Amino acid sequence: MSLSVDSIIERIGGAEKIASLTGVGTEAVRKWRQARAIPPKHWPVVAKAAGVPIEALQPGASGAETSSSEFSSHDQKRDSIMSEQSGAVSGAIPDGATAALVLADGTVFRGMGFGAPATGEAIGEICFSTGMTGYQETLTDPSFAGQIITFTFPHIGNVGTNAEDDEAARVSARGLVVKQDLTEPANWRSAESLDAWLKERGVPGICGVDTRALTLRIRDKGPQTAVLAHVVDGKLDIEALKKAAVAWPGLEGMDLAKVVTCEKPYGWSQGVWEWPSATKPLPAKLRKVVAVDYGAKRNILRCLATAGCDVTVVPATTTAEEILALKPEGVFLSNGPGDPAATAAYAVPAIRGVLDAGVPVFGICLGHQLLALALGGKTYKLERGHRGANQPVKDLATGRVEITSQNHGFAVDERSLPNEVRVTHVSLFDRSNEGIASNTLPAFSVQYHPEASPGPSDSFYLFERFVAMIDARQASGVKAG
Ligand SMILES: NC(=O)CC[C@H](N)C(=O)O
Repeated sequence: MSLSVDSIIERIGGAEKIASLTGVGTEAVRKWRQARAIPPKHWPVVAKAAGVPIEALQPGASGAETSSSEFSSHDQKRDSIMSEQSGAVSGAIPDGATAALVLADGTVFRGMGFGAPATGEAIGEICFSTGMTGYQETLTDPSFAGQIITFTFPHIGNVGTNAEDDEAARVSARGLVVKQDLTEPANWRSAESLDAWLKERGVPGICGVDTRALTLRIRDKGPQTAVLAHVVDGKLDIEALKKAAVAWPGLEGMDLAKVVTCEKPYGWSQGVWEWPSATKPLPAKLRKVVAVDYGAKRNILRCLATAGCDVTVVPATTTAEEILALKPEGVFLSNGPGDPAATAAYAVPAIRGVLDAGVPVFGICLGHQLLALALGGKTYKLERGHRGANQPVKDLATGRVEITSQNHGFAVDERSLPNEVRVTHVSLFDRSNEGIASNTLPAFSVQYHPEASPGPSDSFYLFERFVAMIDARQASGVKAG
């Protein structure tokens, strides 16, 4: 029977006591707690001081001890894993490695697995997010379907997880890659650790990866496929994983909106959060808005409600006739995963029908790309996707710069836009398109995420602009729908 690290530390009289006894700092003791293991070289001293047999320090005998790790010393093992991961892998499993990230270009990163086990089914485009907060919102953003996320921020896990921060009912990302072991939660809102949360949702993760090297590779060589595999003994068929990565067709041409959309229409009437725990009361006047769900984030629906919309969410494949039958005063096109050109097959005829009826339209991210396609433009795959919460965007009408939250791998080709469509926003990172508006129809959209979650809320004004557009049309005497 092994004892938990916490109970051993308690027996000895606390972190400072055990630190001075073993000649380490209290930071090292914090890491032992996090790794749920004490390095073997300290076992004789610790066992004696705690008055327990040395076997009791061996992790793995009790369920609680093994839940996140099979290692005796994460720090020592990580060193050996990190030095092994430069590229070609000999086939030998580095000491302590239980997971691997295998890229289609043949690069193999070994590391330690966390979250759910996976033997190769976690396959998708490997991308990186530079966001420093909001890993839970990111993981539950349906736009990440078909992708494995590398978080460049190191302390993933630090605020735990809670039921309120989900952006959708499921996790759509196929896996996550981090540098350090998951950080233990230290936040009053945390209900569960990220590790347990991932296990419950069947999502695998890998830590101990040199995320800087991985990010540079994606940044400089462009998007590619990866497989994340995680098994307890680390015995993985790397060659088979490489083959699977090469065989995966990639996101181009993939319609994933139909995979993540809702099954049937539903109403939404919750506003944005208001400190400390309630949601903001909705305004008295509400406009009837139909939101087409290509993979909608909940905070978009909250922002629409707070701006004054009575929202009915409908599935991605809803036709123009079905949308117009609901007599909307405005139609919203949501964010979502996959290639806009593929989803356009059914989305563009529906959007066209709504535009032809003169109903005001507002789109975000995939919704922006689909509006551009419906207005006659084209989309393309970016060499470097934009994912993070600090992306500068310039509003060309005002010259104002907004710091925005973004997550997209495709973009609207400005050169393809017809004369009656103007560019409204541009990325200050790479000058790619971030917003358009029609000169002849009440329709506009942005590539970035004005709803934040995670990220800044500089761009909330866009929801108000949509509501003002609806009101202007109603004031001009047009009947709804
Ligand atoms: N967040 C989104 O809506 C993403 C849109 C699209 N799937 C892209 O990657 O560009």
